[in-house]
Amino acid sequence: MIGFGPGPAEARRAGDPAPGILVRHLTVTYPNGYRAVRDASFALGPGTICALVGVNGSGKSTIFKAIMGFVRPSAGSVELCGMPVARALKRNIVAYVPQSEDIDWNFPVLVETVVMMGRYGHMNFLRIPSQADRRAVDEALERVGMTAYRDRQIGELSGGQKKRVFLARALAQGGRIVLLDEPFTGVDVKTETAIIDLLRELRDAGQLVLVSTHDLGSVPQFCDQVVLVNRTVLAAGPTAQTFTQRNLELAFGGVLRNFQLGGADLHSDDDQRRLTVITDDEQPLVFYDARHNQRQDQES
Ligand SMILES: Nc1ncnc2c1ncn2[C@@H]1O[C@H](COP(=O)(O)OP(=O)(O)OP(=O)(O)O)[C@@H](O)[C@H]1O
Repeated sequence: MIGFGPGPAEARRAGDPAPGILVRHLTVTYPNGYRAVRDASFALGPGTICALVGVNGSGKSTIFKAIMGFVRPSAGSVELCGMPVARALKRNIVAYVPQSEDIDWNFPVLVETVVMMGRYGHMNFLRIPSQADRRAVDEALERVGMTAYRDRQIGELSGGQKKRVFLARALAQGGRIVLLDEPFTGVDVKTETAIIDLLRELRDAGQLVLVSTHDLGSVPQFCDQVVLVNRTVLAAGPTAQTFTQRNLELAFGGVLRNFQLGGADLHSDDDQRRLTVITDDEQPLVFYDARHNQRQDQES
């Protein structure tokens, strides 16, 4: 089964604040002195899918790591649901799907154990799963279509299957904020579509989903908001106003290829509209008549 089955829309737990991320003047300097992120600010509310977009090395993962408390800001702050990161993590508010490269796939662990790890924050120090924990794992595996693989070693799975298992771990955790670092790298179009459908379900249930990606073509398709970064935040806001050709050129500079078609190459009459294709050789982004930033969906 490839399609992700519909899951019950989770009602917000009583007393849980609405999910939100507030990044204020964030600066991160690594121990070797490299300042990967400088004075970055943005704010996101509940019920949103937001793309964090930028070239390789622009600081997307570093921002994620600051949100997850893996790196400490050298200046500025991150608040999650109105709380400092450490308190939000203790309350299991954030679920994280890391980049595949950050995971040791040789570590011998079963698929269902990986998903159960999402429940550790709900257990006491003995980590004995309750019925609720087992049920959450079963539901999460079912939702991503991986029930049949639950007894397999994670290292034996394909790239797309591994991605789905880590997505299941995030679902089982039940975090109000879900961070996904490059979820579409190494997955086929069918799995990408299934992941997008699932993210929409989470958004519709009121969760805040933040996705880092350089898969430009898919961003307008499913993201309500965009944060464009290059060591700082270049632009942030609703996709229609922010994901513009001008801002992308600002964020990607010479990295992207830019094709323009117009005049007799495109039209058989005197139509003045032009077609602009921006691509980094993954899914291209197409603007039809860039003056108005009208976007036409592109079939890849
Ligand atoms: N632990 C570290 N120590 C020193 N520098 C680091 C460390 N981790 C990342 N960097 C540097 O910080 C910069 C930002 O890296 P980061 O991984 O945040 O970028 P990214 O936008 O996620 O890139 P990609 O799209 O390639 O994943 C890069 O120049 C990287 O070399």
